[in-house]
Amino acid sequence: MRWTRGHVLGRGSSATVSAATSTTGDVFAVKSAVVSQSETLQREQQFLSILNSPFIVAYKGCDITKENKKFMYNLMMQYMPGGTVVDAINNQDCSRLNEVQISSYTRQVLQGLVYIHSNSIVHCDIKGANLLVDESGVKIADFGCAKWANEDAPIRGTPMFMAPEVARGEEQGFPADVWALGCTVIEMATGCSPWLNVTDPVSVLYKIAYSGESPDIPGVLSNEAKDFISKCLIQDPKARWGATQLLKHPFIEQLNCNIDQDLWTESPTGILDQYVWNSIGESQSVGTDSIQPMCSSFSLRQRIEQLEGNSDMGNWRWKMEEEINWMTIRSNGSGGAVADD
Ligand SMILES: Nc1ncnc2c1ncn2[C@@H]1O[C@H](COP(=O)(O)OP(=O)(O)OP(=O)(O)O)[C@@H](O)[C@H]1O
Repeated sequence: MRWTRGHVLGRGSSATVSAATSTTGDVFAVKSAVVSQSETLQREQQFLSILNSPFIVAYKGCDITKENKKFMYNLMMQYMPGGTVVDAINNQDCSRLNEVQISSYTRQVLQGLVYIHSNSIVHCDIKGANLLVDESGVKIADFGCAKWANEDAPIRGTPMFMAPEVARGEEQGFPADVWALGCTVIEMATGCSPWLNVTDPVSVLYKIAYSGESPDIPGVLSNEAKDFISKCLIQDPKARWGATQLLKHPFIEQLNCNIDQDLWTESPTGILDQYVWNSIGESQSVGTDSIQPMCSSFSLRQRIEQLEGNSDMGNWRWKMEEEINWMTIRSNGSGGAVADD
């Protein structure tokens, strides 16, 4: 397929996402990384290419192009014009979503989770920044951290949204996605991080792993919403509710009505992540030192010692903030790259 790269829609830690058009006029999104640094993107392709659900961003193909003397790996997918749920939150005057919107979005994410879990896949990085919006609602995106349920993979994801068993390096199964969904509901309801007053990933991981606490449930929410979040944030992963069970929760069943049209906002895409919200994947760098993936055989204490030993935390923060400034720059011009095949 011949296609032309358009303007940048967003940048993540592993790739840049651009709008693109095919010669037949189809518009889609293309997520690209230099081939030598495309391991995460190729992993995402493996998962996305086998999934087919209205609640998952649709896969459109992949190829390799030569652009500006570099070989680029490209993952083509459905274009989602509403940006991310974080964009949707920030586009509200009050910087949070109302309960009807939250209920509707949460139902769609749950339907997506039921589907991917039934295919033995754990997403591992559910958060507002990885949920994309279009006129039909939200779809789960960014499978760069995903794993097979029975795979002994290093632990990945975003510290702020990590379940206690994940933060302790014990396991990362379906319940971890449900915990992250509970955190995402808090994010939608408050426009804030699920963990307040924690300023760096190391403190967040300590707190989640060893405090026995769960994020505060926003007091302004209805009793149904509070109860829903509490079922997602049960400390014991075996006692935590599953996605199928949560679909029948009153917060999901009672609040959902014909509101889909109201949810559609013409929001620009953007990157609003703070460094503590960023995913930890195999290729992420912190300062000049690469973060080693968190393996289940690797204790949190060892990992934190390694982080503290290897990097100056002040320097780390400065580097990440510098990166955020760069990441928020968006181009509206055409990149003009043409893919040959
Ligand atoms: N299909 C799409 N349609 C429209 N915009 C998209 C699409 N996919 C991604 N984007 C935009 O590009 C941004 C980066 O995408 P994505 O989060 O998938 O990249 P990433 O490198 O995997 O990020 P992360 O840092 O979470 O690993 C998103 O936040 C969003 O704004």
